[in-house]
Amino acid sequence: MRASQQDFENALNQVKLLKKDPGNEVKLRLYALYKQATDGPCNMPKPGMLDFVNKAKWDAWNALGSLPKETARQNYVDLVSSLSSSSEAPSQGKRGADEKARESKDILVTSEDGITKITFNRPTKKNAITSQMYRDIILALKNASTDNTVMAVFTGTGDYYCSGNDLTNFTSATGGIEEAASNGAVLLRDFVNSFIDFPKPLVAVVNGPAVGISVTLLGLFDGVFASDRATFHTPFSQLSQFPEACSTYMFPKIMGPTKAAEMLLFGKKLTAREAWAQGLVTEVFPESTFETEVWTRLKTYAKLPPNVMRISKELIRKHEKQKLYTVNAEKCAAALERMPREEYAKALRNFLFRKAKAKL
Ligand SMILES: CCCCCCCCCCC/C=C/C(=O)SCCNC(=O)CCNC(=O)[C@H](O)C(C)(C)COP(=O)(O)OP(=O)(O)OC[C@H]1O[C@@H](n2cnc3c(N)ncnc32)[C@H](O)[C@@H]1OP(=O)(O)O
Repeated sequence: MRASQQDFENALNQVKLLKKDPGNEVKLRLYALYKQATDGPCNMPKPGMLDFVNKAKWDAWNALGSLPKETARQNYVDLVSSLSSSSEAPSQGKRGADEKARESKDILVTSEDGITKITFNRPTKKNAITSQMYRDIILALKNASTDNTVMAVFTGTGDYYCSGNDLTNFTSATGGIEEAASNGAVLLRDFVNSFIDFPKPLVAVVNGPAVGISVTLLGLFDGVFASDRATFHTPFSQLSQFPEACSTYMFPKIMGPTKAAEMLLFGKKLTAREAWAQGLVTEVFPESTFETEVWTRLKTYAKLPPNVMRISKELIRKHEKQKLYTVNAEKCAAALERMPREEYAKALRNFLFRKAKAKL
């Protein structure tokens, strides 16, 4: 099968997310194939002998001769695909070994009545998601996808559902900013993919305000039940970030482009009823009866035939999956370039400064 332009663009994003440096030889090959695929055969003047780097690049490109652009594109896609799988294989294996060992206090996972309940459990920080919590959720979803429960449900402890990404994730990361950005982009990609791939019904029980990534993810859920105390806020522009979790694709589909822009570009905070009117929320319940009504409903749903729900979900999702992976990879590559920038650092400083000032 011929690689399409889209496959090629995916591969370009994928390269930026490789966990391991593939080494100079492979990088030269990637460069040569990229140039051949985009510009065609090399007709640039040969760099001087002492211009080592450009000479090596020129040699690699020139060596491809008259290789057709389409073949170069295909070879580029194949090479990236082999690099991605080889760089991911060891960590998958490693993950398997220590998977069950970890007890997480910030992400609680329980199973009852056929339901895996995954709780953001960091109420003193409004359930902000740390790097470890991202990893815990990936694991919880992986386990829930193969255990004997029928569905998975997310909720939060305390007055918040979740205040989004913990804004100190990057300021507290060890190593340089480039390394933190690269690790963050890979983690974000894997995290969102685990929602795209989750094969059973996935429901959010939004017990209070939701911010950032906890809102954008909702586009990948099958049901969103909200207390009338919940709000939905995506202040990405204010934080100098791009919306993640495929929300740039899912939100316009769910609520239409102008309402999606109101949230994702302008950061308009929605009440639960507004979010329901726009299709992001399935149903809103009064706070006083929220927990009882929602859990009674979910327990009834969990008695429906699991395989039928699973297959129906697959039928709904399967035509979108490839697109969702692409949008996710694109966003992560964009985030990777964004995070080390000054405006982003400034937005984080503003948040941390506000906190420090409030304590004076
Ligand atoms: C190197 C590895 C990196 C891995 C990361 C990979 C993944 C990257 C994903 C990037 C994409 C995600 C984007 C988002 O989610 S953007 C949204 C981020 N969230 C916010 O901007 C909300 C920030 N918080 C607030 O605005 C307010 O705290 C809030 C309105 C939520 C509540 O206000 P209130 O006045 O009621 O309460 P406090 O502000 O006093 O909060 C209580 C304590 O909780 C701490 N807190 C709250 N939210 C966060 C947060 N998001 N990150 C960190 N800490 C948070 C707050 O600081 C208070 O703590 P202290 O009591 O210690 O001061």
